[in-house]
Amino acid sequence: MAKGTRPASSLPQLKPRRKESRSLKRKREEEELQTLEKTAQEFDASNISQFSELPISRATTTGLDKSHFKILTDIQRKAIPLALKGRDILGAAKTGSGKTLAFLVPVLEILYRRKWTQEDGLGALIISPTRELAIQIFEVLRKVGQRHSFSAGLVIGGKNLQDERERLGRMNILVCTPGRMKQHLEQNPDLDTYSLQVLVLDEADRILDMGFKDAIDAIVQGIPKNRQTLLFSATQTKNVNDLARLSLKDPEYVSVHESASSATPGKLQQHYIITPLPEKLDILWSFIRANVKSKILVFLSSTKQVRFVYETFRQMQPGIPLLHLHGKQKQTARLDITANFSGSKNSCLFATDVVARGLDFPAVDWVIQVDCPEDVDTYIHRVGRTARYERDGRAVLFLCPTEEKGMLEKLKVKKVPIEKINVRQNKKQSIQKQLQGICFKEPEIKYLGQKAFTSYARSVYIQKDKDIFDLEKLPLQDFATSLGLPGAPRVKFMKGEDAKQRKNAPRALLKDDDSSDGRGSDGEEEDQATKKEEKKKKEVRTKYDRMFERQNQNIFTPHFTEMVRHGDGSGDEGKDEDFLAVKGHGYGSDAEDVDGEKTSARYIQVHGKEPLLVDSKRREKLATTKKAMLKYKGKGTKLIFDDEGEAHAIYELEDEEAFVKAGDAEAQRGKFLAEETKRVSAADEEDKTVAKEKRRAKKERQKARALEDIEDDGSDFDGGVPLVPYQDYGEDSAPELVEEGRPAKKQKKWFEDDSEEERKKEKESKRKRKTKVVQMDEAPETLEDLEALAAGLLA
Ligand SMILES: Nc1ncnc2c1ncn2[C@@H]1O[C@H](COP(=O)(O)OP(=O)(O)OP(=O)(O)O)[C@@H](O)[C@H]1O
Repeated sequence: MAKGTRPASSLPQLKPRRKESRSLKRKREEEELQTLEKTAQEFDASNISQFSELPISRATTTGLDKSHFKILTDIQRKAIPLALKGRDILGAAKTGSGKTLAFLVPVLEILYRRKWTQEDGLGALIISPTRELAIQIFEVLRKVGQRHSFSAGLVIGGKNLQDERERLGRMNILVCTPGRMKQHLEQNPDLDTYSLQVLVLDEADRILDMGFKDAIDAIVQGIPKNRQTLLFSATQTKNVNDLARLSLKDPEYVSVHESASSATPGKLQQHYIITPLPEKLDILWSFIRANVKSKILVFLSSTKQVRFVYETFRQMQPGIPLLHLHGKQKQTARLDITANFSGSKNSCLFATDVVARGLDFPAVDWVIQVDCPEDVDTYIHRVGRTARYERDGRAVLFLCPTEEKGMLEKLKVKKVPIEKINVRQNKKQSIQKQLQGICFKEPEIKYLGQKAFTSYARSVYIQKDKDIFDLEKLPLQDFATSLGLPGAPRVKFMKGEDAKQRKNAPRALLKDDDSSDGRGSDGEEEDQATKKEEKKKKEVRTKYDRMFERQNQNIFTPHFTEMVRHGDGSGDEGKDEDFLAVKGHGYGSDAEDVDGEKTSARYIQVHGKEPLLVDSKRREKLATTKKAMLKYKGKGTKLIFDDEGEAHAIYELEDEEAFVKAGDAEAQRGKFLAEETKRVSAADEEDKTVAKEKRRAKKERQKARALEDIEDDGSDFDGGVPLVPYQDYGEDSAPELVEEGRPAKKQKKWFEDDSEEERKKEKESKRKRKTKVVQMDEAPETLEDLEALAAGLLA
């Protein structure tokens, strides 16, 4: 016996031992999960203060620990245990109080306890109103979920739909924006939502308002009713209709700050100043100049205003880095700016409400609201970008004299403590002359100023709360002058506009640029790439198109001119029964080309089609091949056969008398269309159900096969357990597959053929696929990095 070779007699003893250890391990894990479930159900959260005291998996505890989360915040202490018991939750807590973890921890745990694997498909859907917030949630998920092996993806638009589509089928957790998710649900057959376990709405009140209604209704329609639903916001909705739309089951209202004296963070100092509209920019400029060592976030009501203030202030060099962010920027730019502002110590970011909710910029000193927010909820979210998680922060609201009374009353009702301060007049600088100079020198800036003016006027006009927003009382002429404009531009107002609907409207739907100026379209942007492509395609014209479109058709022979005029040029339509007729003689062969030279070109005439120019035998041959002919054959006519075997067209002309009797033609047309639409959507529904069933069956087969494969594997590695069980891997090492301690392999054959080798390789790669844990050494910096992660597993 060769050295090191195991005696054959020992093999039969090994096998049962391996089996035993595998099944024992599985049993132990099963027991652990059951204990976890039981403890969660019976858990009393009243005296806990740390994450480690929660009945959660070691994978989650380690993820939290590695992300330096140890002590629970109030909302986390109250909401997580309830969510772990399987309850639907309406979570309300002040801005910056840690709501993100309050839903992410339950999401990970619910899937963990249900042994969720890639084969199980989509298990959790987290919806956010903006892309930036979705990215932020995804990053937190990536950190705290680093020891789990779920796959997670971002669905936020700004990328080709097809690219996203291919990845979605493989995801267990999706963080998405509503519009894009709706698009995928409608168009992506690979996206299965039938087994979804948890639905999360962050900034729930915003997502449930009218602007996102269609998208949310479509999403909710496509997911199972018996899922768990978690809704979170600093300004939570208790609107019964909204909750009914989501079919919540006996939801638990978890409001940790409801009895608090203020709706805003305790360490936030809030002030307002009264300023005439034309002085706003002077005050803003003076404020920034006086605080160049601070981190300032400035809210304006529209994209155009943000751009105008950013472009002009930049030229005037206030001595602090300036940034600007709005929903019309490219996604990569938005990501860069967000990262830039987050990382800076002192800078000033001009932004629309696209950053008002949820974004966790570290250490913002000041939030300045130059334009009055549309409602108190928006105010609360805007100021909530500072004074986050036990930090200090200050906020200043600029109010025009006409806005003061209405806004202050509303703030008081919602328990927002705010104090009036005055501007030191000796510190105030007027920048009107400088702005005039810039507008005079640079027509683009003047144009932007006009747009900023228009969009501000519109944004006031479309507000519903007329106690606060009254355009008539605003000194618009002076406002225009204060922007450096020679006069107030004329503004067209559209009646019946809903501010919120416009705000959320996908960019593609806001047709003209002007009309999208108001507080608009910062929510989401639809991917316009496809549209552009379609337009481009339409624009592609061949040289024949150009030839036929020439103005001066007389440069062709009279025969040709005649042909163009009569459509097919043959003049003997009907007589000529041939499908293809070569018109070599009479015209073409001696046709004059543009330069007046004789050519040997001829036109071949396909019956009923435009003539083709044929200038060589080869081309003629090509033009008459079977394949080429196919394109002239048309699509054929669909016939249906009756019981007698008679063929009928699908739609046949009705008997005229019966038609007249049936009444008004337009009404009949409407009725017919309605019936057909109903029939087609019923058929569509049926097709979708069948396809879904097929996919579900396929997935189940795949899952069963995967389990069988692992049973057959003959190794101790328990890939059959869907989640990589947590082991103590040391400080920074990722939980790579545990190869060590693996029992001896099957006895080697005397020889191994190629197929044996290949089989092994395949098994190995299968095993790796099943237990893949992607590790990223560095934090993702770009959207591409994030998406690369999304394609893999949480790491
Ligand atoms: N338990 C915790 N320990 C330490 N820091 C925490 C804890 N929970 C959350 N944080 C930190 O507090 C900050 C705010 O958290 P988060 O963004 O979840 O707040 P939020 O309640 O969702 O705010 P908003 O209402 O503005 O969306 C983040 O920087 C987060 O890292």
